[in-house]
Amino acid sequence: MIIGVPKEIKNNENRVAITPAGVMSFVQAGHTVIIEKDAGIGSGFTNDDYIKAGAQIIDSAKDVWAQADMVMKVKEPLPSEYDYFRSGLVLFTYLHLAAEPELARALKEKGVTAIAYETVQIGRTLPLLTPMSEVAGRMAAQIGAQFLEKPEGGKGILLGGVPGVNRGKVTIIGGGVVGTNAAKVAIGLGADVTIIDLSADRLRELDDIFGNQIKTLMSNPMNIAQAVAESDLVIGAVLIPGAKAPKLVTEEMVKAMTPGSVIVDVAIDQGGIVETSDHVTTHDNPTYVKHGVVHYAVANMPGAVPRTSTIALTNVTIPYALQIANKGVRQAIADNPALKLGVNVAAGEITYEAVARDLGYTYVPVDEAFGKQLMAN
Ligand SMILES: NC(=O)C1=CN([C@@H]2O[C@H](COP(=O)(O)OP(=O)(O)OC[C@H]3O[C@@H](n4cnc5c(N)ncnc54)[C@H](O)[C@@H]3O)[C@@H](O)[C@H]2O)C=CC1
Ligand SMILES: CC(=O)C(=O)O
Repeated sequence: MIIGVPKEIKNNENRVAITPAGVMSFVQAGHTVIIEKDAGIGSGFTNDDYIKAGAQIIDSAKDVWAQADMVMKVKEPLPSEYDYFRSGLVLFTYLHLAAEPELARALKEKGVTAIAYETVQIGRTLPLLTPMSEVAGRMAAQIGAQFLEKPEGGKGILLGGVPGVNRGKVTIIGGGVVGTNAAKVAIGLGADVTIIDLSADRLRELDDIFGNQIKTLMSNPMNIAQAVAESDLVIGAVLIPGAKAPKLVTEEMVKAMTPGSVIVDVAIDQGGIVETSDHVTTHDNPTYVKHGVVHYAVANMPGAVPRTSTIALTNVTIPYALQIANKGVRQAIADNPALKLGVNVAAGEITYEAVARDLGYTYVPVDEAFGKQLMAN
C-alpha cells in the first residue's frame, strides 16, 4: 500500500502524522511511504531523516493525496483539502465530525473511507485520543494560569496563592483523561481543585487517585452553577464519544463569574461545553473576552508542543495504520473491533451513530454500508 502524509495546514499545527521510526515500520512491512516536503520540520524531523528511514519526499500536497491509498494526518482536513478526496481513499486522522458538518458531507459525497482517531475504542478507553488528551489536559492548567495574569487579560491571581493569601479556585468539568491531567498540573501549581463528573464510579476513582488534594462533585446544573460562579479558572473536559459536546455551562453561569476569570474549553473540538464558547480560536489569537471572562477555545492545543505530541500520537496510531496497510481496510476492521468503531464514513454513508444523529443523517453500520456498495458494483 502507498501511505501518504501531507504537511498539516491548520493554524500553528506543527505535528505530523508519522515519524521516521513509523516510516521504517511501514517500509519493513513492504509498503511505500510518501511524505510532503518539510511535513516534519515543525516536530523536529527533517526530510533527510525521513529519506534515511526509507520514505520518498514529494513536493506538493496535491500529489501526496493523489498517489496515496491511505492518507494519514493529524487534524481534520480543511476546506482547501476537500478537493483531494476521492472514492476508495482511506483517510486516518482526527475528524471530530459532529462539529464539522461540511467535512462530513464532503467525505460522504466523495466516497472516502474515513477513520477517526478519536472514536477508535477499546472498552471505555479511546486509545488514539488518550495521549493528546494527556497533553491538552496538562496544557489546560498551565494556559489557565497564564491567562489569569493581568497582562494577559486575567484578574491577576496566582493559582497557588502565597502564605496569607487564598489559592486560586479551579473547576474541571469532566474527570476523564483531560480532566485528570489538568488536575495533576493544577494541584502541582497549588490550586484549590474541584472535579465534576457525571459518573459516580469515576468520581470514586478520582477520589482514590487524588485523595483530599481535590473535591469531587456530581455533575448537575446546580453544582455546576455554584462551582463555576466561585471559580477563577474553569476547564471544559467532557466527552460523549463522537457526539457534539453538551452545553453544561450556560451563558448565565458565565455572567456570574467574576471579571478576569478564565475558561479553557478543551472540549471545543467537539463543539465545546460552554454556551459562550461559540467559536473556535487559534494559537495565533487564542482568546476572546465575553461577559468579562477570558475564553480560550483552541481545538488543536497539542499542536503547540509538537515534538512531545507527534511522538506520543504516532506511538499509538502507527500499529493501527499498519494493520490497515497489511490487511486492507475491510479486513483490518473486520479483525479489529476497536478499529471498526473508528470508521465514521464509508461507502457514502455515515457509519458512526452519534455523528449521524448529531448531523441529521441516517446511521448505516459499516458492514451494511460496505455490503450495499459490493451489491451495487
Ligand atoms: N482542544 C484540544 O486541543 C483537545 C481536545 N480534546 C478533547 O477533550 C475532550 C475530553 O477528552 P477526554 O478527557 O479524553 O475524554 P474522556 O472520555 O477521557 O473523559 C470525558 C469525561 O466526561 C465525563 N462526562 C460525560 N458527560 C458528562 C457530564 N454531563 N458532566 C460531567 N462529566 C461528564 C465522562 O464521565 C468522562 O469522565 C474531548 O472532546 C477531546 O476530543 C482532547 C485533546 C486535545
Ligand atoms: C484531539 C485533537 O483533536 C487534537 O489533538 O488536536
